[in-house]
Amino acid sequence: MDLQQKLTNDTVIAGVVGTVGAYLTYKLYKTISQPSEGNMPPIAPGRQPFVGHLLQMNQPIPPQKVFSKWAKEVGPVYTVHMGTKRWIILNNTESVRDLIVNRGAIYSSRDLSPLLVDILFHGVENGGGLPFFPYGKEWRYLRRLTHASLLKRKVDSYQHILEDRRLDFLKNLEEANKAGAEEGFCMNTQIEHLAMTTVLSIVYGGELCYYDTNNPDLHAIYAQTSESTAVLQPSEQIREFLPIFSFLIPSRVKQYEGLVKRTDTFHGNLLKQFKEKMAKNPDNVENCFMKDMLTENSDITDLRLSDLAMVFVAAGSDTTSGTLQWLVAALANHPEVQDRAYADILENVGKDRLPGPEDEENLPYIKGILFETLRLHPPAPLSVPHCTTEDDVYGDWIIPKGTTIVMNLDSIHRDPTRYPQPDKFLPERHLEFIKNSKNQTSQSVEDRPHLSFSSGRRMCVGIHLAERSLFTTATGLLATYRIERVSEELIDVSIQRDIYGVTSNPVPHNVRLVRRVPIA
Ligand code: HEM
Repeated sequence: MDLQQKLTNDTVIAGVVGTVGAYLTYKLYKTISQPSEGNMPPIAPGRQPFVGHLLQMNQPIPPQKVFSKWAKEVGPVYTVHMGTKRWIILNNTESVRDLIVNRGAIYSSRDLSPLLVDILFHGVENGGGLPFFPYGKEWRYLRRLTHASLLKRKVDSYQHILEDRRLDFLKNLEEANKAGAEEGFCMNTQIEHLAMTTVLSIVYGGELCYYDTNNPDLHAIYAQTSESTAVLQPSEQIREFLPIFSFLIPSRVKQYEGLVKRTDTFHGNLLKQFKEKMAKNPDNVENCFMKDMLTENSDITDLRLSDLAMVFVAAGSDTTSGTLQWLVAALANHPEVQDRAYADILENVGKDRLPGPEDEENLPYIKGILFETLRLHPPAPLSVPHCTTEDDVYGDWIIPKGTTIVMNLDSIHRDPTRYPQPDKFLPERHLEFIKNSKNQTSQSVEDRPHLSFSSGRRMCVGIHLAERSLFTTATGLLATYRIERVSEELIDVSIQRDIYGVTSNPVPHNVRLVRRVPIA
């Protein structure tokens, strides 16, 4: 072959490769960067070729704050491109009502990482990963089981566990407060211990789940919980967002297989011990979730039972502990709120006992304090993303099947038309709702005090347990102590500890406790 011909061949090859490359790049750009489904809601600012808005999410503020900023620029409902995936962000109550509630049949599925669904929770067919499973018959089955065990009257039968845990909590605080003396102490250790031991005791009963604050098993289960919920963070889903680059991104399968082994061992052991107790004499076993499950559902597998235990721990511990940490910060910043709550306790309960569920009706201001904490600091600020199962038309927009739908509670909870002075901590703003709900009037999305437990078909199934447990702890705390800041400066509640975390907690801060009455 002479030089001339070689050059011609090379040019042809280069031309073909170049054309194919350019065509593929163009196709890729079209797939990733252009809305090909027609008129979707407006696109959030700053979209870039290939990656969409992924780089925009990498800011030194939490994703919910980025979403709230965009809502001010493009309106309450808009589209975000997470690599190849389309997310629609709902920033107001109306769109949540219209889509998540009124069209729940097509807006209630999930599209989450296989690491969660297939590895950690053993797959839809056999596992028990209720919060992460798509809408369908397995989800319905698991939802029905857990719902039945978490009804208000069932929560009543778990009250002894909540009070026992509260007492332990207050005693732990007493000790830490004495040790902290002048500089105060950070209550997080005691709060996390309370939240984790409460949820474990609700699942297996208090007897099997006694752990002191330094117990290594307890610390292992904290770590397992954080590791499993971390998969929900957008930053952990890069492989799903950019599947064509997945060969460049290390797979986490091995890491998750290790996690599964550890969690299966932890819950497998507890379940085995629990079953042995039940086999000996069920009448001697205290009321708890597992007792309920084994008594009412003889056909449920051990795998599903231990997965559900893990779900309770994952869904119920960080959320409750985050709420209590924000509550402490808010109370320390608002001594006047504590004084009003304490005056209500003195008037309605007295000094000789701690408040119980029978006092709830007479302590509406304390309920308002909890509502306000959950409004300003939703423990899961972006809830858990939903996914559509059919194409839909919403106003002038098309919402295709398979779109991820995210509720941005930060925007929804700070809408000044619904919450005047939205950034202020004002428990009294909820008193009207509390009075009306007692009289069984409206419970629609618009009338609810906050959407921290979400809404619609996937609404938190643990809401009664969570509300009761928060009320039990908050009343115990307010009746026993006045919480003081260690300096004149207010605790900064405008930032959260882990910017990209799925759940939100304040930055750790010290407080001091001043005893009001005996613990119990
Ligand atoms: C302050 C405490 C809590 C908050 C703020 C909270 C919030 C939430 C949210 C936002 C969701 C997602 C709803 C959706 O997808 O639309 C959820 C789901 C869920 N929560 Fe909670 N939760 C709390 C406590 C609990 C507790 C104590 C339990 C049980 C022990 C629990 C069990 C669940 C379960 C099983 C789901 C999945 C429901 C489903 O997908 O059908 N949660 N929760």
